[in-house]
Amino acid sequence: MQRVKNVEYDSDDLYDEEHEEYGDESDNRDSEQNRGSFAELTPVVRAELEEAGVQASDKAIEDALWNSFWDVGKSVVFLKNRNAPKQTPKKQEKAKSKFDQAAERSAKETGELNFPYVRLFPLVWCDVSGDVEERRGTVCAFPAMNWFHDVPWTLPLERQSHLVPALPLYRPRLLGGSSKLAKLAEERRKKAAATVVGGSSTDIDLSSLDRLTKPKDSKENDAPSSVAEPRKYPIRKKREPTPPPKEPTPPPPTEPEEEKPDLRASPTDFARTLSTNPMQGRTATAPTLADLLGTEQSEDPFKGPSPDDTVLKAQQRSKGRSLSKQTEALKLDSQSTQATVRSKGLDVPKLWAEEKAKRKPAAAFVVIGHVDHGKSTLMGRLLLDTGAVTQRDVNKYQKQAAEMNKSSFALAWVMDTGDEERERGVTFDFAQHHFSTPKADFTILDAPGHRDFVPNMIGGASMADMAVLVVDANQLESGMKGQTKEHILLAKAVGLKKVIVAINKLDAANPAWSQDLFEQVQADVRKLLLDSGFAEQDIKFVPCSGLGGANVVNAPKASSPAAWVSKAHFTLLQALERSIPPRSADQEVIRQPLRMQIVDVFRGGVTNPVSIAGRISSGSVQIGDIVTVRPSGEKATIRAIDVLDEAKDYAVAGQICSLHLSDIEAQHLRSGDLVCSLQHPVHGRRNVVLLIDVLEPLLPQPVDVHVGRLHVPATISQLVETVDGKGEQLKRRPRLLKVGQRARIKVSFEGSVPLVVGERVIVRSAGVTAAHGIVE
Ligand SMILES: Nc1nc2c(ncn2[C@@H]2O[C@H](COP(=O)(O)OP(=O)(O)OP(=O)(O)O)[C@@H](O)[C@H]2O)c(=O)[nH]1
Repeated sequence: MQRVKNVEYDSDDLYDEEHEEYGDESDNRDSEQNRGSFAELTPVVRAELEEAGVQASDKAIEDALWNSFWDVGKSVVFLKNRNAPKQTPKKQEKAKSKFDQAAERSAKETGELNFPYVRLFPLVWCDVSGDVEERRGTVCAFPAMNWFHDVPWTLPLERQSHLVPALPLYRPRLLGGSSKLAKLAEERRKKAAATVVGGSSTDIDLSSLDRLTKPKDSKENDAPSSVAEPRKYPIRKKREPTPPPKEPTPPPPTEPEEEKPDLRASPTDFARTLSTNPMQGRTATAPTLADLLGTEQSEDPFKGPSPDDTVLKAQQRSKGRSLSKQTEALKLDSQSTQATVRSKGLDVPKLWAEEKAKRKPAAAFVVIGHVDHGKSTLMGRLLLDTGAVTQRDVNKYQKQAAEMNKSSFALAWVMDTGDEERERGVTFDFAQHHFSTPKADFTILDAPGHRDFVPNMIGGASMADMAVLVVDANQLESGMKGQTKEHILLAKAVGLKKVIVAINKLDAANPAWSQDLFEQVQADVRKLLLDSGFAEQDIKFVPCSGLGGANVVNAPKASSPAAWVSKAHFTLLQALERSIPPRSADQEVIRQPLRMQIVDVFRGGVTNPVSIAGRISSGSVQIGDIVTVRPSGEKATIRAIDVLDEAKDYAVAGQICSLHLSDIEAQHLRSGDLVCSLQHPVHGRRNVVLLIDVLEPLLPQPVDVHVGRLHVPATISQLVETVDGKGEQLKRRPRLLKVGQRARIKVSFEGSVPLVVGERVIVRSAGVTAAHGIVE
């Protein structure tokens, strides 16, 4: 057992008063000054003692004065009680010092005995209440004498009695019973207070002072003054004694009657009404019965329907209305607190057709390519040069990026808005941005290039009408091995037909804007695209530099090394405007039931707490429509619609829009869920058959199935058959599917997944795209 633990002591607790304060000449008892004080005070003490019939030698009185720091009252009490029989006054709990509190805290923290004195001042065990004594047995596992081996037992008795009172009660009382003296003094004070009926504490204090000056008049039981008088005896520098705790006002001499608990119950409201005057404190005159009932009533108090009649009438009125109907009415009432959204009942397909002439062509394109090939920077440049973002914004990003030593990413920050994306210079999720030119409206879907974020790239690509493949002219090889190739396959897998290849960073080529390099890269990428199933006429190549801006929106200057570009190639913007796919099948798709996959759930503003974004794949939606969300099956009302950041009354298939919802909680909405028309919802499926093109060997195995933004774990439960280009069976139940084969497979999901026949799916395994196909 450790005798003293690590306790955080207050500086006060460790303060050595004796050494600090009595180290000067005042410590010398026989100094001239001290002798003078003895001469002055000894007669005063003697007079007090004589009055009490106590004899004491001069030496004893001087000792008492010396040890009580010239306190006459204490000296008298000490000398009077010196031979008195020992009493064991009941201990009072004293206020805890900082030291005690620290020790107690430490004990609590160390989880040890919650009684610090045991560890710090073991002597207290010998003299404290039974409570502590009981603990001793459990704690003290060694002889008690071990605690005392370093204690100076040889201190003179008279000194023992006086050093202790300045210490807290719990300290080891090695030096005598000074606390007993304090107790006696306190008892005397109480008695004195009891005799001074109605006397104030000031009176008592004054009488004590009087005793010092007029010792003859003082009474034996008067309490000695506890007020120190440093002015009068300034020789020994002594800290002001801690004033005794304030005594409560002395009780009257007569024994107070024992307070008995009031067992009476508090009056009821009714009793209070009866027993109190309702007009108490009011100035108005009390109302009469006529005032309360009205004059008509006062004539005939029973005139009019009785309360029973009223109830019967109400029941009569509600006759025929079923409980469910009434509940329904209540429901409507509760909903009326929300802003009601009324459908305008628009004939959306008709309106869409009518407004066709007024509309600019529009397209969404996904920006794909290997990580760091410059996708975000190129899009930042496109937005800057088309005026969708201001130079001021870019300057701000430039400044912020420079502070992070990433100034080359300033343009990329236009698209990469996430803190971590900016910090790491890598796009995590696809970002959306709109811009318009006089000829067309565009939505950019900037996909992440890193292989870890391929699922997010699939989500972005599945919303697009075409793709912009960004290739770093100086890093073709790494791209071909990496995501350049995979992204091309995925773009094809999600059904994109048109692709613009931006051969980027030609400013950094060696030599800059090397035409040879461009042509070499162009040839390699073209081959890859054709091999992946893209048609020659759907591919466009654009030499450019996103960072410098050459051939993005503006053609390079004739004087620049990039001058050759403008002779044979479009700018990126021109290529985009010329690649917008025609929406010939619009009308047919718009008339189909609504389907929209949620790609984002967000808070659209104060008035739109629940909003979703996505691309409508079929049908249309208008304000006031009630839709259902799958798989949750929850219904929602369309409060508002935004298309290309503009509020609209409706949105149709092919548009990327934000739908602001009411009557649904955000927790019922997730990315990948399907918003359907209420009349024709999509039902979830646990097992589906997929027709796939195999990119990696496949067995019956666990895979991830991606459908746009949705990706769910699944198992290939059966390899049904391999088929030819027309879907005719080649081999039934193959054991393995090889690269390049087309096959039907059965896939099982853990839960039910809302899938539509004909929907495009991508099968991935171990982070690699293994197949793509459609739901049959
Ligand atoms: N010299 C030169 N550097 C460029 C060009 N375009 C981009 N860069 C630099 O290439 C680095 C990567 O650019 P990003 O735009 O972040 O590349 P990214 O393809 O969007 O990267 P992820 O989105 O993370 O896949 C940055 O340091 C750019 O400054 C260019 O045309 N010329």
